Amino acid sequence: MKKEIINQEQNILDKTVSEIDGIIKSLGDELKNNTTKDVLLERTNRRFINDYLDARKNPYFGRIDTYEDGKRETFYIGYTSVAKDKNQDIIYSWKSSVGDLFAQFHGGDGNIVIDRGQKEKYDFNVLLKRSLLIEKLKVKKYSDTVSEQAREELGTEEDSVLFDDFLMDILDGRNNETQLKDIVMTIQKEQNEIIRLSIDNSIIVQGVAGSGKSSIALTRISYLLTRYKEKLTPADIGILAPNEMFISYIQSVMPTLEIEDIPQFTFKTLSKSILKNLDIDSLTDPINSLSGLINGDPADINNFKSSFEFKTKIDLYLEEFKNQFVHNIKEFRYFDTISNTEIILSRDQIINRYEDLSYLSLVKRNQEILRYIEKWVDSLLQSKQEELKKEFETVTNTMFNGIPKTGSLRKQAYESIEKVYSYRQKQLRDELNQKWKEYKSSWETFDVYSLYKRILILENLYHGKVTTVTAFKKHLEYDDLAPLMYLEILLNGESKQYQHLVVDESQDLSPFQIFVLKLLSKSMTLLGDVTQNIYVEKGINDWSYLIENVFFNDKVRLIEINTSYRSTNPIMEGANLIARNANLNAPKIIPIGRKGDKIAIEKIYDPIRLLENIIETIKSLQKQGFKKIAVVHKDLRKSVSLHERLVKQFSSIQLVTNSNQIVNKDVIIIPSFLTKGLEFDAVIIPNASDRNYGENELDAKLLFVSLTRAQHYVKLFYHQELTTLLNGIEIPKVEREEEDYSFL
Ligand SMILES: Nc1ncnc2c1ncn2[C@@H]1O[C@H](COP(=O)(O)OP(=O)(O)OP(=O)(O)O)[C@@H](O)[C@H]1O
Repeated sequence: MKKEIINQEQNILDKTVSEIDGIIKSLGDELKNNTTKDVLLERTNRRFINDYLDARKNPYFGRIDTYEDGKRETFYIGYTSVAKDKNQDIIYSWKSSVGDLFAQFHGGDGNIVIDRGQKEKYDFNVLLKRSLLIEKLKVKKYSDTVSEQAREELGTEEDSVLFDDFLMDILDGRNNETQLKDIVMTIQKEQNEIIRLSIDNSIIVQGVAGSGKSSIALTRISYLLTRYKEKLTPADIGILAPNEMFISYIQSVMPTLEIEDIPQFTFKTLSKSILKNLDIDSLTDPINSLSGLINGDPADINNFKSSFEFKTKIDLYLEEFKNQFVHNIKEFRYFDTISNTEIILSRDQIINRYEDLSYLSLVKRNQEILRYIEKWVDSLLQSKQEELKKEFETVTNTMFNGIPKTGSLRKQAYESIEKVYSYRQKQLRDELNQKWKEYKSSWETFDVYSLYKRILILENLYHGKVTTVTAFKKHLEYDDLAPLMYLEILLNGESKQYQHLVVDESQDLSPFQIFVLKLLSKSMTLLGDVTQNIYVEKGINDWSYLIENVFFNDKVRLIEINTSYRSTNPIMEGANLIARNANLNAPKIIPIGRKGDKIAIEKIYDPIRLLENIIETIKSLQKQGFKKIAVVHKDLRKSVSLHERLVKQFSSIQLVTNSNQIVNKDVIIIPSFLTKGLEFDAVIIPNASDRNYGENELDAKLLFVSLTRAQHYVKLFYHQELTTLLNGIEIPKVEREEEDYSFL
């Protein structure tokens, strides 16, 4: 049966490939015959030809069979849709509604409703879903899932071939050229559900290390762009990553998912679009402050500024400033020397108008109320000028009654009165203008930086001596970005710049930062893992806090994934052990079940031997086919010092010292905190001693992150005593070469 099906599928594949060839040829012919040089045709056909040439290499990875009105229909699903005559699909994209169907069917009665919103709702009766592994246009493997109806009525059988074998083959690969891979073909049920959720609500994905969060993040963007193509452009979505190195890491998979035009930011670079007058590039990255802390340098880190409590404080201060502002509103008063009366725009009138403008942002409201007063002053000036004019006309009319029309007396008198009139006009204008100027300059303005400075001083968080705003701005730090962005949004009004933001490694952001992101975007996908929050005091240790305080329990869904695909069973068992020994509030990782070597552990007696051992381990791993190898030390200082010594003997090793660096070598030395989100074939930890990794949360998380970066192999060395975080791990007995003391 198995062979028969593979043969059948091979025949269909061969036919499909020649059909694609035919389509490409006719598109090419159309181009040749395009004598009128129709630009649209030129562009469309070229794009189709490129897409189809690409699709031809591996046209599809599955099929789905449905049964409707006694008729069986088969749809093939691939990365790209391929259409005959430009609109008749012969292969459907994984992002289409048929792609949704393929993703959603996991057996059962086969009745599936695909509801993509916007009236796109379909009922299907599925018989069969077949996953296909095609390599170099040869069908290699398949796996079937059939509905109950198919099994009973049509006698279609489920084949016992496990498609998981294919997933395992991919995960076992040791020499991946690309960094992150796309997972469209081997996507798992729980991952798929997240990718295809509607854009309307926000979601939080708590996924253990290696559960595919980054892969899901990118695949979801690709899916959303297609599903909502009528209302979304790439610029409407943004992806937020922890640092530039991580951005370049995810970029490798972007072209295959067709999402390379999606704006990519770190929190710092995103803040540039809001805080336009601040030199953001000069702010120290948070990872560097953390690096100092890990190095053991005394760090002046103020966690309060990142906290949600600070956001609440800002709200209170702003309310107070607003009340003060209203309290300080003064009437506009002008003494009219013509009528010898005082003309007043009363405080109540101004406040009433101010209340009417409450729908505006603070800055706009401020501008608007000033404009209202200015208009009032203008019309006062006009009416007074009118009065003067009338007075002048009356005077001249009554005065010149009976005085001869010709003659110098009349002329002289007229000129004198006119002079007086002009003088009074000017006097009126100048006086009112002067009054207005004084009034306006006494009017309070809302400037983000001045207000923020006031808040910091009131909160005793500012100890600088500077007085000017320019000087104050130079003292700002990374942790000031979220409060400043928040203030800016409060003052100038909320504007949802994005339809959707996808935030990877979101556990490293503070609740305040996430709140600000929420103000900028209609909905969000936050992906993270609380166990990997190395900003222990600031980041997210508990999603429920975020759900209650930032999302107010509204329009947000928490989804957990505990299966990990990256590492072998022994590596994940080691990671679980660390979390348990450190009493971390961590979900237990369920490894996908890949076999592998136990974590190798070796005691170091002689530091010089350690260098040789590391080099030997690297060389032996390379011989075994491992490509990307990372020597992950705990802190930066030790990494630099280890690199200085190692590079003398092993020149092709790159030291990674900061998160903006381009990694271009396969073997690197990198401090633990910079490995967040990355993945290597093998990881070597030079000293997992109890001195380096104590039983505290930060050390436990750093060791946890370091270990879980490895796909296949981990080797730990330690000096003196192994960290108690690994208590309970099996330590292979290594026969130590007896040192030769015979000559003594
Ligand atoms: N369905 C899948 N099919 C094939 N490979 C997968 C699948 N899901 C995840 N992987 C692989 O597992 C590894 C881990 O994925 P990814 O880096 O996206 O996980 P993560 O949850 O972001 O990890 P971390 O939080 O530890 O950084 C990657 O090599 C990815 O290609």
